[in-house]
Amino acid sequence: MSVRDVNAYYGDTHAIKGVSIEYKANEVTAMIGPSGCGKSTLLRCLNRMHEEIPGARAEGQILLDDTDIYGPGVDVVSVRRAVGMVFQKPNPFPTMSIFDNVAAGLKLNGVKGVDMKERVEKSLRGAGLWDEVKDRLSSPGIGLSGGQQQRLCIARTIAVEPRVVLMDEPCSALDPIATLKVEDLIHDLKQEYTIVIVTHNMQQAARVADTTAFFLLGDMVEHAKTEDIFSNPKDSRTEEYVTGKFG
Ligand SMILES: Nc1ncnc2c1ncn2[C@@H]1O[C@H](COP(=O)(O)OP(=O)(O)OP(=O)(O)O)[C@@H](O)[C@H]1O
Repeated sequence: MSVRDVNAYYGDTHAIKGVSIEYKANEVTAMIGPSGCGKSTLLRCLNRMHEEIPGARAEGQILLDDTDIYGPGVDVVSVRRAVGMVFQKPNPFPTMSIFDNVAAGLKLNGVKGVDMKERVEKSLRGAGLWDEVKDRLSSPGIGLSGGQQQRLCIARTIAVEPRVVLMDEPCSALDPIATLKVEDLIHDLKQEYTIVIVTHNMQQAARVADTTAFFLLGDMVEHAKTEDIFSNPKDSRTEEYVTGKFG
């Protein structure tokens, strides 16, 4: 996925300022930076969720393969099927069973002609949750622990077989053990998907990301291999941030 000179606004607030960045397939890209620098805004541009906020708009090109997802005539539903999102707080559908939570991803996206049982099992396996839930698929999704709920939401996202998975602080509501499980999962998921993760946690970026981009006040300051961002940044602002001098 390729972002070219994207600007994003909330009314008069210019939240993303001419950002260009490449998210490589089968890699994890982390986006870091102080609160309010625009990480979540850019993430939401990547599947056209930004424009759902009243008064919000985006300009520029975001190419998924060769298709500009902001191009004329592009079907937003198919963009969101191809570019799935996992949120900060696990958000299983509260009245639905574990099985139906995963199947809902398919139904909501209008995916037809698939064997539901097979796809639900495959997605739960992909999310590293199958063994923990296979004997209680009809129990409520909200009966799971927080970490299991987040993996359930990941299963729901990958059920539609997206190309890109966006994650907005996916571990910030989880305890350290559940966090490590999700991080291991992110590592596995990159074999199949392009992963973009927003995180406040620099250790997490260092653990999971192949490349890391540092943002400041709507600008992308630097994007490089994760080890270079943390041990050999080119820009002094990146260095100040990763060494904890501000933010
Ligand atoms: N719904 C909104 N309406 C108006 N302005 C917004 C809205 N959401 C974000 N902004 C503004 O856009 C800018 C970027 O915010 P954004 O949430 O993308 O930053 P962030 O880096 O993800 O922050 P955080 O780490 O705190 O989540 C900020 O100035 C913020 O105040």
